[in-house]
Amino acid sequence: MQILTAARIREWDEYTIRELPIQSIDLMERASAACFDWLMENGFKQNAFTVFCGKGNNGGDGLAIARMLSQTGHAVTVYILEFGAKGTADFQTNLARIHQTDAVIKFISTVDTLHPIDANAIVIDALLGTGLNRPPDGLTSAVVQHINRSGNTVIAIDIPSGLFADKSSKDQTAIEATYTLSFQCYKTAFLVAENADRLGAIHILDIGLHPDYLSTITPEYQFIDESIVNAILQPRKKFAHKGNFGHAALIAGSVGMMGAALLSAKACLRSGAGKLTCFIPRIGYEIIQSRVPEAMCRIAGTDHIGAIDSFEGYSAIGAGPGLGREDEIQRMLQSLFLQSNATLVLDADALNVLSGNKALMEELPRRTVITPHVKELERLFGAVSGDFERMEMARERSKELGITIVLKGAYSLVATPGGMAWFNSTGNPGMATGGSGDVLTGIITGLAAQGYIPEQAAIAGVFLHGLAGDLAAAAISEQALIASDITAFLGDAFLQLQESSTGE
Ligand SMILES: NC(=O)C1=CN([C@@H]2O[C@H](COP(=O)(O)OP(=O)(O)OC[C@H]3O[C@@H](n4cnc5c(N)ncnc54)[C@H](O)[C@@H]3O)[C@@H](O)[C@H]2O)[C@@H](O)CC1
Ligand SMILES: Nc1ncnc2c1ncn2[C@@H]1O[C@H](COP(=O)(O)OP(=O)(O)O)[C@@H](O)[C@H]1O
Ligand SMILES: [K+]
Repeated sequence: MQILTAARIREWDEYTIRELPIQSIDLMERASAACFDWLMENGFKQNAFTVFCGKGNNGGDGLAIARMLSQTGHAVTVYILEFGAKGTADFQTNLARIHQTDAVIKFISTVDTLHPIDANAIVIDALLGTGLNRPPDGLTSAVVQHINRSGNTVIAIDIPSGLFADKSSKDQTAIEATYTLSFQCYKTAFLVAENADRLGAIHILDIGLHPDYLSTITPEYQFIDESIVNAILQPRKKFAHKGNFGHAALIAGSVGMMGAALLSAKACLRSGAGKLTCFIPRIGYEIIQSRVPEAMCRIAGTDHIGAIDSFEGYSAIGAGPGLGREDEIQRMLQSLFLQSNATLVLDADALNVLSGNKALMEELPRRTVITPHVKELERLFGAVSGDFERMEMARERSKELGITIVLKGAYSLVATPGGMAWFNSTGNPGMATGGSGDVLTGIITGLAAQGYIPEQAAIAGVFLHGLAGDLAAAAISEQALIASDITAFLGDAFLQLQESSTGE
């Protein structure tokens, strides 16, 4: 599934009209028919509808949908918001066409012409689409608020009116939809927490835009899906031995936080690493030796990690879970950056230590993956005004520092030094529970240890982590899910991936 900007979507639209070829009015008819079919197939067959239209092509879609509804016996009232302008050519064509149906058509030209919405009607929001070029104000804003206050089910066409497709719409008046029926692809606006209350359930409808267009562009954002992860993960060879799958190390745990080390260690092993050594303080020795017998242990420090004499011999080193922030840890990280050639995966306290010593950041090796959540990212790189700026910041810093940044959240974003940004498509709110991040550190470290380059390990890691979380939630509910369940379902996640690649 693609994630495109409003400008790219416009280009795709034009490409389709030129290359298919198809008239733009017929493309609008297809898009509207896809919405009409969705309504008929998803429980709205018996309803009356109130359709709000602007005078752009989004409004044109609204008029075409209203016509299809009226022609199939639905009671339809259409409100057209008067912007003063004539409306696009396709809007006008559809205005002429709807006059031949029984739909009631009314114009809204002042706030006084706003009438109460029939409580039983389903509201179709076709006021503004991806052509929004400024926040709604005046009458437009009043109509949006009027719809939001109605309490009716609202179905937004393409995008809730008032939302920008690819930049922040924070604090702006926008439709609060129950459903969003969007054309062909995701918009970045659908993937950020700040828009969560406006989008409702999102359904992407195929309107048959020309597939060849996609090979002519490099999209700014991509979704991580099964095919992308299957292209990364390699099968294990028949005569393989443990030396083929790398030696991972984890530097984790302190008094009261040995659980974080345990969670990372188990996830690392379950991700396929050949061997694992855990650097832990003495306090955690029995815990790790008895709970993860597959891992080797090296003691460094008493209550928390102290100096480590050698980082030699590891293909990937994960550091951070439950580490603490003592000065010795800062010195240990400094020597890790200077001495090790391994891929580094830094999380939690390793990031907090970095935030407290920005000079250390300059020494970050390029083969590093950092996995901050929203707060950790801001501590590292500074405060931002919202989700879009934060994503931009992750992309910029990734390019500048030459490292892979995993910005964790509902749709984790993997920003790579080459400028690409990947949204993860797996995961669920059940994973918002202590320790989930430690499991992710273990998975990415385990994959990197096997030789996957940092950005591949990060992309495959977030996907597997979310997929295992989804399988766990399906088995035991989101509520009951705890971090160790993600590791418990990693095996099923690998199996599901394998099945999807062999088409079984
Ligand atoms: N791209 C596609 O694949 C297709 C797109 N179609 C529809 O076309 C839409 C885009 O159409 P348009 O580009 O005409 O854009 P819109 O329908 O979003 O309307 C843009 C018009 O509204 C004005 N406007 C922008 N912001 C405003 C504001 N805050 N207050 C008042 N007026 C404002 C603009 O000046 C412009 O005249 C899509 O969202 C979709 O619904 C479909 O018809 C067919 C296929
Ligand atoms: N609502 C959600 N949907 C999908 N994934 C989520 C959600 N909430 C959290 N996660 C995932 O769970 C992990 C939480 O990591 P983190 O915040 O570091 O937790 P902790 O510090 O407790 O280990 C991240 O990988 C994140 O993407
Ligand atoms: K809309």
